[in-house]
Amino acid sequence: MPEERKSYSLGFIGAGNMASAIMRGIITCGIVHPNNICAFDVDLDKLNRLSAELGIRTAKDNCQVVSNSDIVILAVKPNTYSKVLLEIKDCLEERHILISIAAGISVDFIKQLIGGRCKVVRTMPNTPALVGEGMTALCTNHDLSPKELEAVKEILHSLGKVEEVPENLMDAVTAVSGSGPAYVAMFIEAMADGGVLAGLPRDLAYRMAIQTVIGTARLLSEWEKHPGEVKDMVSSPGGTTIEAVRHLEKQGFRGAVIEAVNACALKSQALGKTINHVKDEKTR
Ligand SMILES: NC(=O)C1=CN([C@@H]2O[C@H](COP(=O)(O)OP(=O)(O)OC[C@H]3O[C@@H](n4cnc5c(N)ncnc54)[C@H](O)[C@@H]3O)[C@@H](O)[C@H]2O)C=CC1
Ligand SMILES: O=C(O)[C@@H]1CCC=N1
Repeated sequence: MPEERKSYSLGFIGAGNMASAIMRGIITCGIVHPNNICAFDVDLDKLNRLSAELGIRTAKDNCQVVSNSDIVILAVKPNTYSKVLLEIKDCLEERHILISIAAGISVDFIKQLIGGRCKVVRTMPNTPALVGEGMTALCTNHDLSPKELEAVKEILHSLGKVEEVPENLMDAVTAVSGSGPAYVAMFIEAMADGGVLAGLPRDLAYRMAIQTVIGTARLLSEWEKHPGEVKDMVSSPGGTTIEAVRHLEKQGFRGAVIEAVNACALKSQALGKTINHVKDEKTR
């Protein structure tokens, strides 16, 4: 772990799957000491288990998370955002930076609910943050001073790679990298099932499928190869691979993935609209 640790304190509202992935990533990388991480979750058993495991501090409620922190990560489900934002609104001060990780929720929506009391950054992380291989998108946001932006980026970089994108791309980002680990895991599971069908023991099939995905991803990333080029490199004329490729094409593999990613982006868009609509109804 690096010797020098940052002095800012980090708060988590919600200690579920994504929050714990981010906490573990940050703690493993050593960028923030567990003593400087504070969290609250309505599921107290979950909160206390995580605190015991990671050594993070717990708060008695969401407002205490805010008062104990410089940077607050709002890690509840999108449909809980309004409730939590209204709850913490009066505890927020100008010094705070609120990081949203929710699918579909816009910066404007958050700012309206908290009456612009602090700075807001919209991000879309993903679960490989757990092992420092995350992909986080960060909305370009002119609210933050260069120093504040640097602090936020430093935290996100500790989870893996970071890309700055305009906010109108966040639904598409959610569909590719935010939700993507689920599709990749399904692909690995299916590939291993195929291996089992062909006679491999289950655990060996998983190890081989996983390493094949890791290796291919590294090859694409480090050699900056086009995916089609790698497919062509593997496909010997009249060989085994092209036979499999033929079947994948016949079963609509690429079309299915394209449609799935597009459906996910539309869902993220719709989620934002529904939540905005609910909020509009409430404030009428
Ligand atoms: N799971 C993932 O891979 C990713 C999730 N996200 C986003 O992260 C957010 C959280 O998603 P997950 O971690 O998957 O959900 P989750 O259900 O695992 O975690 C949400 C947590 O919020 C807690 N909670 C509910 N109401 C609360 C309240 N009023 N105050 C404090 N805590 C409360 C729940 O008890 C739960 O532990 C969502 O907005 C989602 O869009 C973003 C990227 C990837
Ligand atoms: O499924 C979801 O809604 C969240 C957003 C991105 C990944 N998981």
